[in-house]
Amino acid sequence: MYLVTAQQMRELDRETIERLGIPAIALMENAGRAIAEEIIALCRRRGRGSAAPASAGSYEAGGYSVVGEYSIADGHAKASGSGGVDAAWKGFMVSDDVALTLDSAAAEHWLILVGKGNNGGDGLAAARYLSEAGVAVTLVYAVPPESLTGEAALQRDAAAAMGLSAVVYGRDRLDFAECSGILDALLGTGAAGAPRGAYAELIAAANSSGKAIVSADIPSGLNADTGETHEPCIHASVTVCLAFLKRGLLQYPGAAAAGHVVVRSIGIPASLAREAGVTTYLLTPEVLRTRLDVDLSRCRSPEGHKGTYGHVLVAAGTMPMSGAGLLSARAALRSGCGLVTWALPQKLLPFVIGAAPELMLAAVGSSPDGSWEAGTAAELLKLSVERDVMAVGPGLGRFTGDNDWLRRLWEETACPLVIDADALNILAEQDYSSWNNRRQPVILTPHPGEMARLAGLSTAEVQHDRIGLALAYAQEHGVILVLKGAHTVIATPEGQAYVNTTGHPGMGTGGAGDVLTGVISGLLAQGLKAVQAAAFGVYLHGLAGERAAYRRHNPASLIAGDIIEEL
Ligand SMILES: NC(=O)C1=CN([C@@H]2O[C@H](COP(=O)(O)OP(=O)(O)OC[C@H]3O[C@@H](n4cnc5c(N)ncnc54)[C@H](O)[C@@H]3O)[C@@H](O)[C@H]2O)[C@@H](O)CC1
Ligand SMILES: Nc1ncnc2c1ncn2[C@@H]1O[C@H](COP(=O)(O)OP(=O)(O)O)[C@@H](O)[C@H]1O
Ligand SMILES: [K+]
Repeated sequence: MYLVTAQQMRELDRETIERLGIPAIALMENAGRAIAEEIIALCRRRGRGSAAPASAGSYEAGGYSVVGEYSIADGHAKASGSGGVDAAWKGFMVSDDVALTLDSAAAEHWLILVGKGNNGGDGLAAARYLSEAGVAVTLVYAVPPESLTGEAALQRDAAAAMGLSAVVYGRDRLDFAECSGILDALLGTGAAGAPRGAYAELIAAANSSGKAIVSADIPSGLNADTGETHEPCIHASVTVCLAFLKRGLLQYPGAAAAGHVVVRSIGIPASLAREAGVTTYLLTPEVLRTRLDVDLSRCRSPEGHKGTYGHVLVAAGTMPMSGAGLLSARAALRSGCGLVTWALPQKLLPFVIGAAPELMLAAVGSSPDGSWEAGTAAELLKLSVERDVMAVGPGLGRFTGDNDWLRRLWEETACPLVIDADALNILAEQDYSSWNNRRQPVILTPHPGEMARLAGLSTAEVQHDRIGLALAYAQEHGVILVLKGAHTVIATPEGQAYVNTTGHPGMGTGGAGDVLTGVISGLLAQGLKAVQAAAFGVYLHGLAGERAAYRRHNPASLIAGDIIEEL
């Protein structure tokens, strides 16, 4: 599933209209119909006592879900419920437009908040379809209807010709208490800055009404690219995103304001996005399979042996943080690699022997307090010769000469390198773009705090547009960047980005990142390319976290070791 910016969306709109010759009004009709169908589906679910969309292509994690285009089987089953057998028996059947049929329509009254642009036009089209389904609608114009132009003006006239009731905000009486739901069609991808005037007042009133809100395309008040929510911003139950998923709907806090996101096709072919060079994706099993060529079955050769599946070297752990190294090393084993060697300061060795009997241990250095030393670089380089990947950083601590230590590993290892935790903090102090080029890839796995140090920004600045930052950083520094946290972003030096939605807030627990380092390293050792290992690793790590939380009956009880057990 593609992820686009507002600018890319405008270009794809233009291509469809100008090159393919599909009129803008046709796209708006499709948008209006899709929104009306989703409102009707929401009304049906409410009738059944459930609020969340359930459908075939849905990707859900931690209360957040993105749903792809889905069939109207839901409605068909209902429509043919009483007469279906008879009809089949007779060999003849006529059915209604079930997606726009609602038995309980008489109980519904929706306010349609209409802005001045095409988003408002979508809302007006939706209002007509809802009215056709028997749902009472009242149009609430944020601006005088005479000021609408283009396709939105055509929709205004069609709605008026149909006799839909309409009020103008600030001129006519408006009571949110009388409605059963609100369609937010105030602002879409053409919005600039925080909502102003009547828009801001309508958004605030809609939010405080306590009614279910469905947003057209994006919640009004959301920055469609960054996920920043302006003050005020609609808090929707459902967002019917049109054509392609907007980046801002995946990035927090926007992702929370959007509620359940349903992406509906409106006649803009997906092939246009490919041709236009859109290279940002929601990380789904389909994207892993088709874009990243990952074998999701993790199938092993019948003739395979431990040598087939690669050997990870983990350089991690100090006295106070020995567990970080242990978690990474165990996670690498569980990811399916053949062998794992944990390199650790000599002094630690007696304390961890037997902690995970499957591991090989390589004691390095001779510091009396179990800290790392600059001289261990030579030992690690020697160990790395016989290994397929080196992971460095979890629980490492800082030590004299660590800058040169890391530089040697960077410049002299001949295998892929995964850099995490303290090793990222070391890297953040260097201008590593001047270091010798490596032939094998580097994967950096910062959490937002580490990313802030790497990029010389505040954590808030990192979180402001995670996708944009990850893309820029990965391209500028020639690394695979895994920017962790809710909806982890994986960005490549070639300018691709994948946004993951597996996992949940319960994974915000000490050591969960160390586990991810191990998983990615283990997959690399098995021969996956760096981008495959990073994306698949993040995806599997999140899924394991979900399974572990389910087993514990509460995400809050999750600890990092539980994630390893569910891999
Ligand atoms: N062919 C197309 O262009 C299509 C567009 N679609 C819809 O059109 C939307 C984009 O439409 P537009 O580009 O017309 O833009 P919008 O409808 O998002 O809004 C633009 C208008 O809102 C006002 N505005 C902007 N920022 C504001 C602010 N901060 N406070 C108050 N008022 C503000 C301005 O008057 C501006 O004209 C999409 O989100 C989607 O819903 C769909 O109809 C599909 C086809
Ligand atoms: N709200 C969340 N939703 C999904 N995943 C999360 C969330 N919070 C944290 N995680 C995941 O948990 C892991 C935490 O890693 P990190 O902060 O490096 O922990 P540590 O340094 O203790 O190992 C990351 O993979 C991160 O993406
Ligand atoms: K909207």
